[in-house]
Amino acid sequence: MAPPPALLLTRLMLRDFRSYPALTVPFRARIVVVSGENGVGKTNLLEAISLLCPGRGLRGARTAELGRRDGGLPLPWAAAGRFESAPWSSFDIGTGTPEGGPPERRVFRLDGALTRSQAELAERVATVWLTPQMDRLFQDGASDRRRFLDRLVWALEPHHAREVAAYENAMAQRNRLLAQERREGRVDPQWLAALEDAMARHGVAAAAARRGLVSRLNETLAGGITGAFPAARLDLHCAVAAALEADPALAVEDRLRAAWAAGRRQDAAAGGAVEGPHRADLLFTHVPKNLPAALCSTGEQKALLIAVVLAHAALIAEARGFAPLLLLDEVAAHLDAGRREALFAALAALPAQAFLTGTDGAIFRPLAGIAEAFRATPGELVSDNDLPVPPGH
Ligand SMILES: Nc1ncnc2c1ncn2[C@@H]1O[C@H](COP(=O)(O)OP(=O)(O)OP(=O)(O)O)[C@@H](O)[C@H]1O
Repeated sequence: MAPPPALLLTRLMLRDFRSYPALTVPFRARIVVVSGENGVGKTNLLEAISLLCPGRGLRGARTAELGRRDGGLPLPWAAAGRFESAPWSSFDIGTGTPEGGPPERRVFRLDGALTRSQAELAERVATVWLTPQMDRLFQDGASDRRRFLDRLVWALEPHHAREVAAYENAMAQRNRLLAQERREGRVDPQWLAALEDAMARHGVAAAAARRGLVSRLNETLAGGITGAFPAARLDLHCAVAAALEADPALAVEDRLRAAWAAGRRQDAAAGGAVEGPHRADLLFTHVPKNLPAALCSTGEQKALLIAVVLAHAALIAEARGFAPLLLLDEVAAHLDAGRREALFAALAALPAQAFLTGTDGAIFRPLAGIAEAFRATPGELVSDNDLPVPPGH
């Protein structure tokens, strides 16, 4: 089967976005390297690209934080990209805060026309990213890994966010009712049962989606997507997901309802539901060493994360019919020369367009002839001749 075409960002325009007063930059290659000192705006650039797709962007920042501050309040900002998903099809996506509108409101334009349909945009553009903030994933608590997993699921199944939110909302209401029952002696048991019913339906749907994605990621990882990277394996630790291996969803929902109904006193004493999909954790294993990621070195952990992100990009490409943009912030710095070479080889082989940043431009030299290079200086991006610009793709 032919690989899916890459989504290509061929031009980016920014106005008053974070550290950029005004920027217009064409991209002519499938691998783009941006180097520069700390604080010159490399991550800001990747963040702007991530915001051209629906969602909160690579830093999860609030819209009002994104406008450039020039000694006062944040200015209205805009980001726009020209994309090609095939040589004959190009389109423009713009986003930002409307002039004179509230600073927390973000709008999207598709080919110049305002659009409210995030689904319409999601059919055309997608990004996956890896940032230094994600390095803490293996040390942080299970809730961060759950959020990481949910973001990956959401990219493939947009309704997943609603299932997780509905589950958490019902659980929070049940927790409040149980606390009230403990204080006052009695609350309406039917109300509790209705909340437990909602928790069971949405919780099982969320656990099933998480389980489905973990198994598809593992298949892709086992298929050798990551070339010379250490093979990674993911394990979802979740009793509900495990129960779904053996029984149909309706039977698992019934058991959960019964368990929560029987466990109200225990949950009230614990301050919340002791069991449920909200306790799920995602564990990463370094397969050649058979070691949990938390015990691996920083560089090994980085390589595991890269492997998972590339596998995720491959799944998105399969589902959507185009390969998403890869935004890789400071990923090469932690890798030794061998793993860096493996990363560059994997990127050269993938159909996706990749944007790589780093403080040391020299580490990207092996990409000469393949990548287009830029140097970031405050508010600007200049072509960097150290890496020869490749001929147009
Ligand atoms: N809303 C804003 N208005 C003006 N400047 C901003 C705003 N938000 C961030 N900045 C500036 O952007 C710069 C940070 O940019 P960025 O995080 O992209 O740096 P970087 O090049 O990735 O650095 P590092 O190598 O340290 O990761 C900082 O100097 C910060 O002051």
